Order: sequence, then C-alpha cells, then structure tokens
Amino acid sequence: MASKVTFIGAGNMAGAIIGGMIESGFAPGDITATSPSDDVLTPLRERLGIQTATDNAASVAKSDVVVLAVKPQIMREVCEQMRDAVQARRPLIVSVAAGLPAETLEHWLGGDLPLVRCMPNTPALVGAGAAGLYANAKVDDAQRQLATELMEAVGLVEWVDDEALLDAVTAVSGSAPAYFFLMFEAMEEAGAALGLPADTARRLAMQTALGAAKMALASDKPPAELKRNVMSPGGTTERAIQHLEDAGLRRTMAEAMNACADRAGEMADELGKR
Ligand SMILES: NC(=O)C1=CN([C@@H]2O[C@H](COP(=O)(O)OP(=O)(O)OC[C@H]3O[C@@H](n4cnc5c(N)ncnc54)[C@H](O)[C@@H]3O)[C@@H](O)[C@H]2O)C=CC1
Ligand SMILES: O=C(O)[C@@H]1CCC=N1
Repeated sequence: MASKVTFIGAGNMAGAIIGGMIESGFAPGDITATSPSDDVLTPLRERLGIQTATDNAASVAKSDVVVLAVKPQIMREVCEQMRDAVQARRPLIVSVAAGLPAETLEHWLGGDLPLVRCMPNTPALVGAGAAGLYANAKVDDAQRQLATELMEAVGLVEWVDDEALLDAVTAVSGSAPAYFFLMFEAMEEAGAALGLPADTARRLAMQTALGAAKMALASDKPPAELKRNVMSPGGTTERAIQHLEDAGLRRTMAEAMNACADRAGEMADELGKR
C-alpha cells in the first residue's frame, strides 16, 4: 500500500513539494495538507485534488509520514497540540523548518520518534528542487528510503551525517533561489537601462541562467573553466567579470551565506529551547 503523507502547513514550501510530488506521479489521494484556514486549503484541493483538513491531530492519526511545514515560530505550539496523536501513530516525521534541531522537535512531539530534518527549496514546485536531509538515530533504512523517495520526487537529494551542516545547506540551496531571483531583478533593471524592453531582458537573463546551470551540470569541467571559455581575451566578458571581481562579489557572497547560516543557528537558539 502506498504511504499516506500529511503536510502540517499548506504554504509556499508545502505547496511546492506537493505540486512536485503529484507532477512526478504520487497519487493525490495519498496526500493531505492541513491549515487552520480553508482559504489556503480550497485552492490546493481544487487545483491538485489532494485531501485537506483543518484538524492536525486527526490527519496525523491516518499518516505514515508527517511533514512539518509551518513557520518555525509556531512549530512548538503545533507540535505540542498533536503530540498525543503522533505518539499513538508513531509516523516518520519530516521537518522542513529552518533552524529547529531534530532533538527539540522530537521532544516537543513527546520523544523517541524517527525524525528526518530536511532543508528543501521552492524550485521543488517544478521538479528542480535541491534538498539536504539529516536522519536521527531512530530512522531505519526503510524510512530513510521513504524520505529519499519523497524528496527525490521533486529534485536532488543530498544526505548529511552532521546535523549542523543543514545550516550550510540552508545557505547554499534552501535560501539560494532568492539570491538568483535578486540577480534576475538586477539584470532586468540593467538590461532595461541599456535600452532593452524589460520583459525581453528578463527572459534573456532567465534563459541564460537555466542554460548555464544545465551546461555546468552536464559538463565534467569546473565552473572556473566554463567561465574562462566565455571570456575572450580583451573581450566583453573579461571586462564584466573583472568588474564583478573588483566589486567584491566573492566576498559579498561569502558574507551573505555566512549571515544566512548564522541566522539558522540563532533561530535554533531563539526557538529551540526545550
Ligand atoms: N519558503 C521557502 O523557500 C522555504 C521554507 N522552509 C521552511 O518551510 C516552513 C514553511 O515556510 P513557508 O511555506 O515559506 O511558510 P508559509 O507561511 O507560506 O506557510 C505556512 C503555512 O502554515 C499554515 N499554518 C499556520 N498555522 C498552522 C497550524 N496551527 N496548523 C497547520 N498549519 C498551519 C499557514 O496557513 C500556512 O499555510 C518554514 O518552517 C520554513 O523554515 C524551508 C526551506 C525553504
Ligand atoms: O527564509 C527562511 O527562513 C526560509 C528557510 C529557507 C528559505 N526560506
């Protein structure tokens, strides 16, 4: 029998994973999403054909996998309210929340549970997600495989053995779609300032990012070599790259990603106290 998966929270991240799961062949009838508000649930139910519910505990009671997909700030309250249902059913718990440690979540849910912490990203919606996963010691091989299948349905999966590395995953991929969206905004603005219609600049920039990522993934050459191949000596790219290097792009990226990982650690301190 197929695993029944319940998403606690039906927002951006849950919607992206559910959309990708259905796209890749998961049966909508095996998926439930919960939220206190029917306003959020109705479009998901109508668009994707999944089950929806406003009662978290009742949904947990019928689930093999429970994906925690609410904001970290309300996670404690949500977990404590469904603790009895979780302890009665003992499903595999998968948390996608940034920052919150596995041990804290397990404690809020009553303890002694198999729990996978996952740091996904929203391109899961189009099957091009990237997720880092960490399993606590109570997760068995079959549950690890189940978590892999769930997240591979929507993109790349990388397991880490050290939970602290999930903060690095957050910096490299969880938050990173936003870095590229910022880059698209900047390229569109600069392209328009150079005289292109803004929507033309936007399409050209996005297609170029897609092409560069596809090309780099398909190539055995490192990005530095692919970059050099675009840079004709004395040409246009060399001038642009020199400008980005002189402006400190590498340092800025490192600082931004450190800030991101630090914030994940801070959230664990702020919200993860038991
Ligand atoms: N948005 C992103 O790019 C990523 C988000 N995450 C994590 O995903 C989690 C959710 O983030 P988003 O989807 O962006 O937030 P969101 O605000 O879009 O969604 C949260 C959902 O929780 C629902 N909710 C509120 N109270 C609830 C309750 N008591 N029971 C059930 N549902 C309830 C809300 O109705 C909303 O649908 C967070 O923990 C975040 O750290 C992780 C990776 C990427
Ligand atoms: O910004 C956040 O806190 C969440 C986690 C990773 C992406 N969005």
